[in-house]
Amino acid sequence: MNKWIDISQRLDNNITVWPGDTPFSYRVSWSMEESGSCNVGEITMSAHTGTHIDAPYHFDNDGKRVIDLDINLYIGPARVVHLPNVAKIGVKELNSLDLEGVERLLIRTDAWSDRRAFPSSIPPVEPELAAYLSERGVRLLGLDLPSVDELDSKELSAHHELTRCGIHILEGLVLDEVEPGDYELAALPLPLVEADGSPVRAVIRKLG
Ligand SMILES: Nc1ccccc1C(=O)C[C@H](N)C(=O)O
Ligand SMILES: [Zn+2]
Ligand SMILES: [Zn+2]
Repeated sequence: MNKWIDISQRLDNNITVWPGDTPFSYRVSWSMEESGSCNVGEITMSAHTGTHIDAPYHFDNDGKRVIDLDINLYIGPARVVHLPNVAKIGVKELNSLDLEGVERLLIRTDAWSDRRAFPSSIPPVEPELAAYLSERGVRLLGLDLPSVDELDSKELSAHHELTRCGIHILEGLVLDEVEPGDYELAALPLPLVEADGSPVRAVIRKLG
């Protein structure tokens, strides 16, 4: 049996966050000495830090919250494809690949090369790609980028169009060492009742 590979960003107090968003912090708020029995930690973070999923409520006030999302989306077979040096992620970039029957598609772009800094620009997903992917059966799209839209986008057209086509979003993956191919994926969100997003521990294992 192949080993599970971690494709998540490590959550430490230096992790890069979206400009202006809540910094990540973990601290022991109740120490062994104070409590008399154990260290008790406190985590403060944005729901969109590191490797995470977006719930539609993130960009639509009437959209689904994390708890409403089907967990079956986030666990199961996944295809990893490599698109290095692309300016955008559209039908043209993907049409040489056979994606028929792929339910979970993970795209390695390598475009966020220095994860210690927030990227200045990223290849955005073209909204037209959403219908193309959904026709082939894709229901989850994961990327090694902090967003599926241009970083300064206010419309978030790719987020909206993916959601309209029934495709869920996984962002901030670490795919630097991952070869294209077929894997099993597990990237389950926490059972956050109200949240617009959730950190995930994303792992993959080569099939076969
Ligand atoms: N944290 C933010 C703060 C302000 C504005 C956008 C974001 C985002 O996170 C957007 C990104 N597309 C995301 O879903 O992670
Ligand atoms: Zn997000
Ligand atoms: Zn997003």
